[in-house]
Amino acid sequence: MTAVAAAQQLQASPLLRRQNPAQQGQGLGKRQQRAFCLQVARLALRSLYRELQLYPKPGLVSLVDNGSHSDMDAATFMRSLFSLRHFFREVTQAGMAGKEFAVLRQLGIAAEQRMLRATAGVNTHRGAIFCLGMLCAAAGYCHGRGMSLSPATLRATLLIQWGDALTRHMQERAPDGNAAGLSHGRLAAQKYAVSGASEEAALGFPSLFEIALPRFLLTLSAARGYDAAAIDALFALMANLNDTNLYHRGGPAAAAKVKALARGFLEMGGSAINDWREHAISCHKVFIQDKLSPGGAADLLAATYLLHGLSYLR
Ligand SMILES: CC(C)(COP(=O)(O)OP(=O)(O)OC[C@H]1O[C@@H](n2cnc3c(N)ncnc32)[C@H](O[C@H]2O[C@H](COP(=O)(O)OP(=O)(O)OP(=O)(O)O)[C@@H](O)[C@H]2O)[C@@H]1O)[C@@H](O)C(=O)NCCC(=O)NCCS
Ligand SMILES: Nc1ncnc2[nH]cnc12
Repeated sequence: MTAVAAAQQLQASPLLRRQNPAQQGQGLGKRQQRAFCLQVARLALRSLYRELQLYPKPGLVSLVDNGSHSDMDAATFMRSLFSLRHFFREVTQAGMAGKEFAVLRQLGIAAEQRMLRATAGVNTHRGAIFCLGMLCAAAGYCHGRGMSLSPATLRATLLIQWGDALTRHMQERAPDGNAAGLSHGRLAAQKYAVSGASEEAALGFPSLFEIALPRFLLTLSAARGYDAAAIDALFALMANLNDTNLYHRGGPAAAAKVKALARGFLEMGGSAINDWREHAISCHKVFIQDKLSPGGAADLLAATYLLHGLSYLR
């Protein structure tokens, strides 16, 4: 069975419908719709903030330090975050209205431009705009049709509603067929034949749904708290993701080093061991020395917070 067929079967299942029949169908009033979209937007911003404040994150910017970055700090991220507040509401609304991918894409491009204006040209949240934006759209779609906001339903919705368009988006190349006009991510993905952000999206974010979220929930279920859960999820992402930032900055050797360090941390027990913070700080120092920054994993960590938060929204 293809991923899309499996997703369709899942979406049709009565188990994924809300229990309260009054909430089903497209009968939400305008005010209720707007309130829901605002709630989702707040959750998305809170998820980005939680990612920023988490420490120690190898090579990444936090409220404590700038990690491997000389071009951005926590204030840059706060400005970027603030510039996105309308975008997350608008993209949730567009999802609720069942808009096609081209509309979401326009909103995403406009949000990228606002972000770049707010940060004086620094790319803080490009991957996050894409990933969290698609999740917000899926949440809007599901809520508007009385469906649950569980991870399974959201993923099924992403694949059914926008899966084909996301695949075409991934396959897009510069018009003249060469590398001109390609982003850092696409150049790295092509040069080293690895998957990047758009392929991750076309497959329904497997690293998010199959790696990060399960790891996050596992640590939460062991009662080690949100920060420990987020650190384990981040290292699980770093151990598995083909983060094109790492390929762009340091080639395959850098990407392999990050995966090996992250696997080492997890194999030691991750946040289950008493001195996990010291180990994570040692990784942070290695990353800073090598100027490595797993920005793609950071985005997917923010998406993990969002996905977890959405499952509690009513
Ligand atoms: C599909 C897009 C995301 C564009 O992606 P593309 O593949 O073309 O590449 P990039 O423009 O390079 O952006 C990809 C960003 O995604 C993150 N990322 C990297 N690898 C992965 C992965 N395997 N899976 C998921 N996500 C991944 C990453 O973002 C983070 O890192 C950024 C900071 O990196 P840094 O190295 O500091 O900065 P650079 O300026 O790139 O280089 P330096 O010179 O400084 O080294 C930070 O932004 C994080 O967010 C990649 O950067 C998408 O942008 C797109 O198509 N947008 C159009 C709008 C749209 O369609 N939206 C849909 C509806 S919402
Ligand atoms: N905290 C962070 N530091 C550096 N790059 C990032 N991309 C997304 N979040 C980031």
